[in-house]
Amino acid sequence: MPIKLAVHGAAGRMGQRVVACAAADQGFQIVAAHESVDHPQLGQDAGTIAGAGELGLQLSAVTDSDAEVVIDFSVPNASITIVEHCVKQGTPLVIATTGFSDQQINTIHQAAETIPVVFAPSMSPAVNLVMKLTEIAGGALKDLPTGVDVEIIERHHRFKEDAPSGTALKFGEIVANAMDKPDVTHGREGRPGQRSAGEIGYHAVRTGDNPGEHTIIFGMLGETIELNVAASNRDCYAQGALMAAKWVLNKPAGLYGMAEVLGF
Ligand SMILES: NC(=O)C1=CN([C@@H]2O[C@H](COP(=O)(O)OP(=O)(O)OC[C@H]3O[C@@H](n4cnc5c(N)ncnc54)[C@H](OP(=O)(O)O)[C@@H]3O)[C@@H](O)[C@H]2O)C=CC1
Ligand SMILES: O=C(O)C1=N[C@H](C(=O)O)C[C@H](O)C1
Repeated sequence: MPIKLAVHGAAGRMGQRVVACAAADQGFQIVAAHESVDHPQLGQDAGTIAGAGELGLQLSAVTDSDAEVVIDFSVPNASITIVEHCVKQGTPLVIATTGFSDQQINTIHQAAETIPVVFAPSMSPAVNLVMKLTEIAGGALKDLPTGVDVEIIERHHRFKEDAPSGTALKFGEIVANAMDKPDVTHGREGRPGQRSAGEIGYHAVRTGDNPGEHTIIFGMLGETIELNVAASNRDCYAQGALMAAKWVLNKPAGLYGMAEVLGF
């Protein structure tokens, strides 16, 4: 039997790709496609909106459905609403939205005491593999006597609302833990003085329609390592989210990441 799936944020850039990829996957049946109560396309066919052909499923505000799992690509406040809905319904949830406040993250952690939740800033298998490589590189370079400077550059489309990206922040967390670098610098201007050893630099570039690129620079005296991972379209995230949805379905309550889904 196909898995009954609800997509939250279904008319957005990512929601449309999830709808299109799930519609093409016999392992899924999309039973709900949600947007905000005042979304201008409510009532229209979710498949048509996604350019995937008519599915006979109207875009709707969040309502009870027979979904077995929910995928969320929306905005933080709306994600919290769907988190609360899933807790009430006992429905497993994949949260791909980024840009949460600490308080909202606490709410997600609490929800995961009741339902299984996959929560990850990048659903891309390649990005999650590069996270592993970053951890290995950071651990290996940690004690280099001449020092290693880490800077993280992320590039995204002009429409992105949060910065740095959730993925860049996760890369930073990995480096901070692996290399004991507690300080953070966002860009530089004026005369900030020499770089300190304990800082991680973040640089958020916003141009055109870039679907997401991350570069982690390990700068040493005399040589440089750069780990780079770039999406050429959004389907790496959509397909990753569908993998997470299949994986989380029969898991016990708990908070999971993509590394667990992918077995990394
Ligand atoms: N983890 C991952 O792999 C990835 C994560 N992301 C993250 O996913 C999120 C969405 O990205 P993207 O699709 O590009 O953004 P979009 O703005 O295109 O999509 C977000 C959608 O959520 C909708 N929305 C807003 N309010 C509500 C609400 N109250 N209830 C339901 N839906 C609502 C928006 O509607 P409206 O247009 O009316 O505001 C919009 O359709 C971002 O946080 C992004 O960083 C993106 C790509 C990959
Ligand atoms: O908004 C996006 O587009 C993306 N957001 C995610 C993030 O903030 O890390 C993941 C991906 O890079 C695309």
